[in-house]
Amino acid sequence: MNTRDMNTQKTGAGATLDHRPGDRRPDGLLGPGTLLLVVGPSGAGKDTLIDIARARFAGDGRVLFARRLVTRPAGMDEAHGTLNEAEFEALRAQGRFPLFWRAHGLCYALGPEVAQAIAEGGVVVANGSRATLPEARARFARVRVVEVTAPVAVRAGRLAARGREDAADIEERLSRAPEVDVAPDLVIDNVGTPADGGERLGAFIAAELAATE
Ligand SMILES: Nc1ncnc2c1ncn2[C@@H]1O[C@H](COP(=O)(O)OP(=O)(O)OP(=O)(O)O)[C@@H](O)[C@H]1O
Ligand SMILES: O=P(O)(O)OC[C@H]1O[C@H](OP(=O)(O)O)[C@H](O)[C@@H]1O
Repeated sequence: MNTRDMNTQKTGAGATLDHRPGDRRPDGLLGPGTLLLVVGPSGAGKDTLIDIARARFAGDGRVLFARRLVTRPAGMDEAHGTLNEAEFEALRAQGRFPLFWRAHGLCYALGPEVAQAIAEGGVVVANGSRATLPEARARFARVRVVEVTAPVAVRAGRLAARGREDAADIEERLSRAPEVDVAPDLVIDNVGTPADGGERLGAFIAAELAATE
């Protein structure tokens, strides 16, 4: 299976059971492909920019836009696989997740298809957690970090308009600030149009493809 096929693959909890994480290199790291993590505070616009970049690389089998597994019902504004906490814990204990984290009272994971795409030399783009960057580098051979930012007042307005969380949850999201422990490879101050930010992310992905071919 190439990474384009995996782009459309269903990655709900049941579907992951047939797959094993990709082969590890002698150094124990998942490679040789790139894990490109898009991180930054809630409301900065990570998913928005990822969606724009996804459209640019539609049909490009070298790029997989990871569909996260989250213990949150799938909403209208973000496609992810949904599973409950017991399912999450069972899969985690079986070692099915190449990367997982907890935040906002939720559990998040990347599924085995991510490890497979990396093993095939692909570039995997994923919305990740700032807090999980050290773990990502401990597991993956090549990690690139794109940090998306926006002023807190802008983020507050966006989260309120998005309407996915209530006021208390939004407050928690606005105040959450885990450290980004390395200098990001790219910072996108997402205060222009979504198209502008999406173009910058897309250009970074294209450069990563060129660098790894
Ligand atoms: N450049 C922009 N200009 C105006 N609105 C934007 C821009 N980028 C994103 N938005 C809007 O801001 C809201 C939050 O964006 P998005 O969901 O992409 O953020 P996020 O960083 O993924 O947040 P979270 O971590 O909470 O999922 C969305 O409703 C989106 O439409
Ligand atoms: O604050 P940190 O640890 O960087 O990020 C925590 C997690 O929360 C957000 O996801 P979502 O808004 O719940 O989809 C981020 O995308 C990340 O996965």
